[in-house]
Amino acid sequence: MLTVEHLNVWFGFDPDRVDAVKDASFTVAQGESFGLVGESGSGKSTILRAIAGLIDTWSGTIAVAGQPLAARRRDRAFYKTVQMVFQDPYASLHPRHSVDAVLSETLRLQGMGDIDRRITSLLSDVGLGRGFRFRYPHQLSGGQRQRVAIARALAAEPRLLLLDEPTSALDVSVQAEILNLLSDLRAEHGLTYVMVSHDLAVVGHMCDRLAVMQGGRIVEVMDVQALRQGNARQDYTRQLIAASEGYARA
Ligand SMILES: Nc1ncnc2c1ncn2[C@@H]1O[C@H](COP(=O)(O)OP(=O)(O)OP(=O)(O)O)[C@@H](O)[C@H]1O
Repeated sequence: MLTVEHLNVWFGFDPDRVDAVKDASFTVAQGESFGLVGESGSGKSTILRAIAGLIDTWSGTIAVAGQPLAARRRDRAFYKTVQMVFQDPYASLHPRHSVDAVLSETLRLQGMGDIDRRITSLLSDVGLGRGFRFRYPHQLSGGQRQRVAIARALAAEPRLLLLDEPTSALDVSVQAEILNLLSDLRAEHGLTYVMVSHDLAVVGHMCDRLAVMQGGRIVEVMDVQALRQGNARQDYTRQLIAASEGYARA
């Protein structure tokens, strides 16, 4: 579903150039959930943003469903296949657009008909009743806003969802609800996920395989079984696992 080969992503020009991603390669199979983990600044979000067409300065190959992507911005057909959910639902929803406006605009942009029925079904998919349709972001909790952001991503009926820390801006009490919703949606809609998280427990729960990043490089690709058993090949991954266990115990 997704192939990334020798991906380099940079920002700025010499002498201030930042090489945020260096020679990253991984593949994600149809229906798989793939995690990107690593400490802050390791390049996780930059990989997602490059795939989503939000960054132009990259080299290497990114192919979605067998189609290599050009460096420039993506077309509408691309966003029918690939959608992104951002970390912060407060920032990603326009404060003066109702849920209805957000969803109907997205559906129209995608050339979808039957908008009324689709909005009802999208709201039900993300566990929001019809009563939420005409609410504005300030009338929603953080978790409800993220549900709206997920509904907006699903409106295009994508096959690949790019999830950038989708629960880290939320209260701990609602994080699990949103993660469970995402797991259910993947199963129901046969979606493929690439999910960035700094939280190994979240990736352990949500993903089949993961790539560990350090300083812009992928240092290890492993399956989640190996993560759970602490079976890492690289020292850096072992340190990351030990640090997250220390954190979980604290
Ligand atoms: N728009 C930008 N301009 C310049 N540098 C950037 C930009 N975006 C990211 N960077 C740099 O690229 C590197 C990777 O950042 P990135 O956000 O991908 O890391 P991350 O692993 O997702 O970290 P975090 O978990 O903190 O978001 C960092 O050094 C960051 O400062």
